[in-house]
Amino acid sequence: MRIGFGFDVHELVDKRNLIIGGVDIPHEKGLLGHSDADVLIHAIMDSILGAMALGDIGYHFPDTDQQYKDISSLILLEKVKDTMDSNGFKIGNIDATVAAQSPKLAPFILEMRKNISRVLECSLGDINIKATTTEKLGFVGRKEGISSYSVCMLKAVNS
Ligand SMILES: Nc1ccn([C@@H]2O[C@H](COP(=O)(O)O)[C@@H](O)[C@H]2O)c(=O)n1
Ligand SMILES: C[C@@]1(CO)OP(=O)(O)OP(=O)(O)OC[C@H]1O
Repeated sequence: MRIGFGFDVHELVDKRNLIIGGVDIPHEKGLLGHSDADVLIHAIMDSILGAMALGDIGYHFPDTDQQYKDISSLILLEKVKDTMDSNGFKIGNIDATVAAQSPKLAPFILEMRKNISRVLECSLGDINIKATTTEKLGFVGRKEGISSYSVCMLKAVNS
């Protein structure tokens, strides 16, 4: 078994869609990034890469590369899944938290879990997503950005 941790932050700005966990969430602002800035999927990918000691998403998908401009982070997650497969690992479980003062994310959590378990080819019960405000404190509390944290366990395929 291998453990990994991931963390990511993106700024909330006008004129961008708010994509979290592959779900397009109705909101007056969205997250800024080179990709679709899906802060949850980014933290999850970093936790998976971390568990394999394979660096981070900035190394694998550089923000200087135009092929990643506005790309869906679910496509990047598919690439991380391919890397897991070729290194002989599968998901044990993932537990992630999104810190957002608004909007309310609870209505979208099941769809996020379905998106992630579909791409990672694991069961819904292997993926847990939580949401929290930061009680109006800090940059998240001021609604300047959204952050995400993820831990994952990977299992060797032939263990
Ligand atoms: N963006 C968010 C933040 C929180 N939730 C849900 O509300 C619960 C209470 O949040 P606190 O920050 O006051 O602990 C939390 O456990 C989530 O279920 C949410 O849906 N969206
Ligand atoms: C995902 C990548 C892909 O180009 O772009 P961003 O959406 O800017 O995300 P970030 O978490 O800042 O870093 C990784 C990037 O390389």
